[in-house]
Amino acid sequence: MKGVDHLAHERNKTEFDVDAMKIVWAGSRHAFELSDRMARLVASDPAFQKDGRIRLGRKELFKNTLRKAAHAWKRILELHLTEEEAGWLRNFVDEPSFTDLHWGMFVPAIKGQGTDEQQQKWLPLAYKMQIIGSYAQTELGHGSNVQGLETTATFDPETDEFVIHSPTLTSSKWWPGGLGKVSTHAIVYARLITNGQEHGVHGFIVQLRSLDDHMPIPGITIGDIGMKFGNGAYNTMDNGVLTFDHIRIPRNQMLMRVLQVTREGKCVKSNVPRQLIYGTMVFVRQTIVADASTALARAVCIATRYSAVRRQFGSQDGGMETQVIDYKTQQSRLFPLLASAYAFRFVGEWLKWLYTDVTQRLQANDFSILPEAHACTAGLKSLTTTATADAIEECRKLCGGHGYLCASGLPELFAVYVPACTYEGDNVVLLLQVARFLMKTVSQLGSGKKPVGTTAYLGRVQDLLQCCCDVQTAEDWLKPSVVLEAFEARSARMCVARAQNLSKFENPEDGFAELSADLVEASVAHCQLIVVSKFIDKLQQDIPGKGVNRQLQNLCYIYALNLLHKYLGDFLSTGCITPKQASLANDQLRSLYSQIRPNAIALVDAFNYTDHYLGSVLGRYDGNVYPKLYEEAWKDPLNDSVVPDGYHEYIHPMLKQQLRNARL
Ligand SMILES: CCCCC/C=C\C/C=C\C/C=C\CCCCC(=O)SCCNC(=O)CCNC(=O)[C@H](O)C(C)(C)COP(=O)(O)OP(=O)(O)OC[C@H]1O[C@@H](n2cnc3c(N)ncnc32)[C@H](O)[C@@H]1OP(=O)(O)O
Ligand SMILES: Cc1cc2nc3c(=O)[nH]c(=O)nc-3n(C[C@H](O)[C@H](O)[C@H](O)COP(=O)(O)OP(=O)(O)OC[C@H]3O[C@@H](n4cnc5c(N)ncnc54)[C@H](O)[C@@H]3O)c2cc1C
Repeated sequence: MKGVDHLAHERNKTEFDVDAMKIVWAGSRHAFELSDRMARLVASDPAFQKDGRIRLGRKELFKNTLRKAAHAWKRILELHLTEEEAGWLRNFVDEPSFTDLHWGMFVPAIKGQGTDEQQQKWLPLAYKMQIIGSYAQTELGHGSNVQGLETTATFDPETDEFVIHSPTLTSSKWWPGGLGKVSTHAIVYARLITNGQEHGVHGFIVQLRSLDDHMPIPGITIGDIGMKFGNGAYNTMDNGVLTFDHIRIPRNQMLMRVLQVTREGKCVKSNVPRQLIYGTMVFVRQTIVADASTALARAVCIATRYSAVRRQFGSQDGGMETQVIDYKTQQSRLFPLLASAYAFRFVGEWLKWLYTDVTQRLQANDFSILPEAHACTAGLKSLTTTATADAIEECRKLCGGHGYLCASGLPELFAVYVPACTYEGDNVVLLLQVARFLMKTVSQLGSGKKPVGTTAYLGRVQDLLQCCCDVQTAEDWLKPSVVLEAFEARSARMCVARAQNLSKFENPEDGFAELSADLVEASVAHCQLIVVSKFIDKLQQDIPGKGVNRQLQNLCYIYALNLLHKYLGDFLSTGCITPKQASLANDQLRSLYSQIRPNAIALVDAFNYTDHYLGSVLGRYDGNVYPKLYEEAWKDPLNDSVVPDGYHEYIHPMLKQQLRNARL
């Protein structure tokens, strides 16, 4: 690092091996080296600079994104980057674009739902970017309710084709990223109709634009849906609108891994469950959990470094004022977010493992853990994105007034991140899916079916309904078994109480609708338990590096005890702990904040973010905030001239008018 390090005194306090922690954060030495190399490659390339992005008009902004995406692709080819390296490179370019949907959804949809033949035909084209794909599921009238989609795909046996049609305004595809201006193809979700019969929603590969001149295929109307929240932010993406007027595609362009349509228009089911049509969503939800920790870590890195730089009050003798990070209120807001970043990292790692395991089992025709995979990806996507969106806003407040400046990087990060609470499944809708899974699990307990995986604790429900927390001192809250039992008991008791209330309704669906707000709370409790338990599992691993495990332990207990404090109502009302034990948990939490404090800067350094990626004056590695903030202000176009445009038209006449009035 060049220049003076204004945070050197902070870094000198570190009690653990930061380089070892960087590897823990990255997941492996291989992942660390690879991501580090790609981050530096992007940061050192002027073509990827991000300055001034928020000030560009939509057209310029979008063209700039196209330029960066094309440059990224050129570098990927020139450097012969692997798929993994290319993914990291795109990640550090840090600008949402059509490539996210192409690689993140179009390709996975073909891989997951296409037959071997379809994969052989389409994947090479997609890998070479000879076609660019998007994922067109959501419509103007329906997003959450996938079975309510209106676009139709009617089989015409005479020509061996499907006719894709938008029968109503509300059936217009609406939102798909990359669709508005770029994609040549899309996976279009439509109601399959053969021989006059409906067979539910399926995916179809549809060409949208000419590969020669990019004009829409006749019968297709396509465009961008307009500006979205925030400057810059997600406006680099061309979310699109699309309608079909009887567009014909060959029969073999229906993704047929789940259901085949024969030449005669007969539907033949494969042995794969129907839910696999939703498989791409499971895949992407899993990646969104990993991305949550990345976004949260960015915000926390900015807020932590700035909190160590910023000083307010406390100087009675003309000495230095207090660093705001030393205020207990600042710590109690910031350190749980730091702990959450690590917690989400580890649960994301585990979820990736679960997803890989499910994929392998599916290939061997074992579909038994699909419901669990669906519940975990849906629930954790919901939990982590809600927490991250809230945390970015909290980090902005933690940075005081300067956090509101775009130069802090936080407004754009918030604007880019917050739709994660909606896309890939509205977060409440997803928690309701978890609730269905939990209620089903509880209802099967009596039948002797043993719950497994993340619901295994419900198999011990009788014990958990009766257990008493035996915490007597604040230190007792540092025992993994104690923390786990409290979270398991809270979740089990909430699930059982909800199930008992549900059983009072004659019609379970009526009961589910009436109790849905309570059910969502049980889902949150269950998902928080998963995160806590995966963090505790992580601590059991042999983690090399001086002091690293100690820091992780502190973070784990901060994560868990802060939740206990925040959701005290649940823990007390279900009788899992007493008010006295809750108070001891709080004492322990304060002590943990003091232990984390000297390591806070090093713990965010371990994220290994370049200044380019952070894009924040407040979060600069060297802590040289004020001169750079001052410098940044003068770059604003308003400061191009000393007297602003409009002075002569509007300000001067007004001043003169007042002068005249004063004279009268
Ligand atoms: C910057 C870096 C980029 C990197 C790129 C990588 C990745 C991308 C990362 C970031 C994202 C970037 C861009 C954003 C892209 C956003 C894309 C989108 O938003 S695509 C659209 C997503 N849409 C949704 O998520 C819709 C939400 N709705 C649903 O998921 C479902 O329809 C439903 C609400 C879950 C259920 O509907 P319903 O009640 O009608 O139930 P059924 O459909 O009848 O299902 C019943 C049965 O099926 C089970 N089930 C449901 N979903 C799944 C699933 N996904 N997998 C497995 N099983 C599922 C459900 O549990 C029921 O089971 P059972 O009770 O046993 O009958
Ligand atoms: C930035 C962005 C990018 C996107 N990219 C894509 C893409 O590439 N491809 C694509 O196909 N789609 C995309 N989408 C669409 C996205 O997947 C949907 O917006 C999302 O699934 C939510 O659906 P909805 O808009 O229909 O919300 P709605 O379901 O209309 O939600 C509105 C409100 O109703 C509530 N609600 C809905 N159903 C229920 C229920 N059963 N019980 C209780 N409450 C309920 C919700 O909680 C919410 O508060 C994108 C969206 C955004 C914002």
